[in-house]
Amino acid sequence: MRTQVVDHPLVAHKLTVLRDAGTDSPTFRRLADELVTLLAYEATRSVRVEPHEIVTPVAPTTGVRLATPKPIVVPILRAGLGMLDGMMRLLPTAEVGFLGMVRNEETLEASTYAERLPDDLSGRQCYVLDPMLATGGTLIAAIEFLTSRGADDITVICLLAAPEGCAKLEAALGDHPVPVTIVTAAMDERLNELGYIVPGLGDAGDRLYGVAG
Ligand SMILES: O=P(O)(O)OC[C@H]1O[C@H](OP(=O)(O)OP(=O)(O)O)[C@H](O)[C@@H]1O
Ligand SMILES: O=c1cc[nH]c(=O)[nH]1
Ligand SMILES: [Mg+2]
Repeated sequence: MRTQVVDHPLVAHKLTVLRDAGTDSPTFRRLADELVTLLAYEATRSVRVEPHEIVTPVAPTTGVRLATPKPIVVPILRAGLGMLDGMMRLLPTAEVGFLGMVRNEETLEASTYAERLPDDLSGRQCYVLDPMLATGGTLIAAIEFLTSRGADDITVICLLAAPEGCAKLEAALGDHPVPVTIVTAAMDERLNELGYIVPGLGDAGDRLYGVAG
């Protein structure tokens, strides 16, 4: 597993406003969207391309275009949905699949309540969107699900990650056959006793969409 913390003053600035408890939902949604586009620029460095011949007004030349099969973007509902538009701005021709997952706030166990993805992901590069990598349980389950469908390259884009969750993910993946890369705007200090990231930003889903029942 490879972990990349994107070190950029604009990312740090936007993340600071996002973390602020005084930031309202409309501003939070806009900043999450902007941050994802910045992170996606780094996360797509290894997106597969193929040669493509064109003719400019001056001369023929060979450039590149996204290879087929096209990458698939997988937001993890609910909070990952707040990252989808920002990602699609950079990869407008990607396909989108959905995974609905929720963490039990007492046991911290993740479970899947919805899934809408192609049956066969063989040869597909997958970009998973989830703002928070806390205990890592949600992403371990998501990565296992995508791998079981044949995905052969997985990049996760997060806004915040906790060291405990990264270590658990690394141990769970072990000698996992599929390369996994985590791209995050920050690696925070730790988890608190409730499994929340510290200093974190609180509950990302609630801050995007309101308090869930
Ligand atoms: O690393 P973990 O400990 O598994 O926690 C991270 C998960 O928790 C949050 O989702 P939540 O269960 O709150 O669902 P929501 O997006 O619907 O709010 C967050 O969006 C991640 O998916
Ligand atoms: O800090 C956290 C941890 C899990 N999920 C969140 O939304 N925030
Ligand atoms: Mg939530």
